[in-house]
Amino acid sequence: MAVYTEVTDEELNSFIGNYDVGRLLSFKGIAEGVENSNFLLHTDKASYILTLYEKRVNPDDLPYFLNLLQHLARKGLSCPTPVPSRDGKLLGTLAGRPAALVTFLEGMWVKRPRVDHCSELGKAMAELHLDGMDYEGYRKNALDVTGWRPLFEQCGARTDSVHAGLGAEISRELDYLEANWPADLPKGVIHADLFPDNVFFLGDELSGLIDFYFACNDALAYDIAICLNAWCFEHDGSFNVTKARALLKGYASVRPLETDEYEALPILCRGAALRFLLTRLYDWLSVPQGALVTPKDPLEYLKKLRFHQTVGNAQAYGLER
Ligand SMILES: Nc1ncnc2c1ncn2[C@@H]1O[C@H](COP(=O)(O)OP(=O)(O)OP(=O)(O)O)[C@@H](O)[C@H]1O
Ligand SMILES: N[C@@H](CCO)C(=O)O
Repeated sequence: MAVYTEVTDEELNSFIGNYDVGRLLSFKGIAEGVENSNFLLHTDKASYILTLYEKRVNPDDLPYFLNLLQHLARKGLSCPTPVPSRDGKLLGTLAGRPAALVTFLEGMWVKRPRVDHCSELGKAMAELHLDGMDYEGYRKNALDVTGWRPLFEQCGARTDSVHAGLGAEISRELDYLEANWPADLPKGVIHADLFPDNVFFLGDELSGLIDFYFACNDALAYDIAICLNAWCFEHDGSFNVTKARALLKGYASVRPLETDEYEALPILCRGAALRFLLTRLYDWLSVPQGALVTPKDPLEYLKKLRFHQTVGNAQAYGLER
């Protein structure tokens, strides 16, 4: 479920009155997503998504996200475009929460991405990286290598209740990553959560990217590593090198990888796996009894991490140099 905040008709009508979007015809909550409250709106002009930002989003970050979407949309990337209010603001307030109206993107996400989807994803991610190059905003990645240990410490001794020995395994991996994390890779705006449920397709064509609420400035190749993890493992846990090759080739056809980025892929994949292992672990241990949200499985990411620990060099991801 992802409607945490109820909105009355009066509140909505008065909010919509601030925008030049036509007459409201219908309005309904969207069940998907876990972070924010999302509503689908139809007016006599078009369809829109109304997002009410909930507690996990830092309101100070919202201008970075909304201005980024506007910047990317102006460059031609297919992503939700924030609709300014009549007085030119991208961010408003509704039912006591920060709220924004963005354009509706057609398409559906694919539950079982195929090789051609991975190739399209690679190209779109590279376009996003190039389009973000001249974005003036800056947001540090709160979940970069320096953020992982504090998160792990918050999980504390309960970590082993999820899997025996997990605490020691994470601790060893953190030691390795902190000592070896590459510092000088090309940086820019990354999406940082480009999972299949944030990428829409219409037929076989990629129609848009959504959910930029982890976007930040970090190593571009780290975004690729996040995607190798999220798109190129099968449901049985095996790594699909054909999908990885397609993703990397698609990416490189738009933005060729520098040698140091290519060589760093194994450690970046380990870091990306640990990042999602840790946030999922934290959420797993924090879900209140009886909550309607089903937490995502942290151990899926432990298996991915173990795979990357066996990788000798970047050729294992299928792209020859
Ligand atoms: N611009 C858009 N166009 C069409 N549908 C959208 C758009 N934005 C969001 N949605 C729909 O709303 C759902 C939830 O959106 P989103 O993933 O941004 O929410 P979230 O609460 O931030 O979720 P997450 O748990 O993925 O972080 C999406 O799966 C999609 O169905
Ligand atoms: N994509 C994240 C959750 C939402 O940010 C995960 O699968 O753990």
